[in-house]
Amino acid sequence: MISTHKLYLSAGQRQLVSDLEWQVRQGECWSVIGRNGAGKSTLLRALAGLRAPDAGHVALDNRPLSEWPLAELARQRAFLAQSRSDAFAYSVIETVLSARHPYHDNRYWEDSDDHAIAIKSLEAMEVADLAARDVRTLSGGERQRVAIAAMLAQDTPLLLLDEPANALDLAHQVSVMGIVARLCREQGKTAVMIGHDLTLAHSVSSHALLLKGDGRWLAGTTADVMRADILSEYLGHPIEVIKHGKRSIFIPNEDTQ
Ligand SMILES: Nc1ncnc2c1ncn2[C@@H]1O[C@H](COP(=O)(O)OP(=O)(O)OP(=O)(O)O)[C@@H](O)[C@H]1O
Repeated sequence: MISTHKLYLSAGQRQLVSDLEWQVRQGECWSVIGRNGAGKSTLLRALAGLRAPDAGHVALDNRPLSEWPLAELARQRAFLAQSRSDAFAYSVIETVLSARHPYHDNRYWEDSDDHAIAIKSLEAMEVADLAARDVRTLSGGERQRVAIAAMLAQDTPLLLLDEPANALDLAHQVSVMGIVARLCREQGKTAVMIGHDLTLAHSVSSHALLLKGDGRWLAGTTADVMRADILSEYLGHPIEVIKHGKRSIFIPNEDTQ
């Protein structure tokens, strides 16, 4: 689905990602994990084609991103940014309908199918009752759910999500992450998402990419890479993993001895 080839990303003098050789296959759900500033958002933006690599390239379906026409790319991947600012008084429904533009090659206006898809996406995020509201009046969590609804309405095979659980209450964190996991499992969508909650990431992801922040990285199944010793090293803090039934709970060790 999406892959990186000898990919290098840097910020100023700092190498964030070095020689990343990474394959994300259809139906997989990846979490990108690392400390603040490790380069997670930078990598996600490079995967979305919003930031050029310093070296190497990203390929979508074996075709370098640079060779994809933008309109076609918008039908392949949707990107949820970490933060957004709303300068204009758009309504919630208008915001979600705008995600349908990649399907409007020869026309300006959306049709009833677009409306049905937009409403369904708002319902999935439990914000359909806010459809007529000005987006600037929403709470942080409501705005985040509307942004995810817009992403669902874009209906792309690949979902790139930068901290989707940001600003959400506990119940919505679990339901939003559950929706992404189900889209991968049941509809064959592919997801790459950034998150800091290791327990939640482990419960919904099939794979994880760890970034050390100095260029080093490790990719594999969650079983292979989300181990206490490896996570402790990559996150620079001792972490314990506790088994609770089928679940793994990740706890930062508070022992400062
Ligand atoms: N234009 C820039 N000039 C210099 N440094 C930059 C620039 N843009 C980003 N950086 C730095 O690049 C590093 C990686 O940023 P990035 O946003 O990818 O981190 P992140 O892993 O997503 O962090 P967080 O968990 O805090 O969201 C950070 O140290 C950031 O300060």
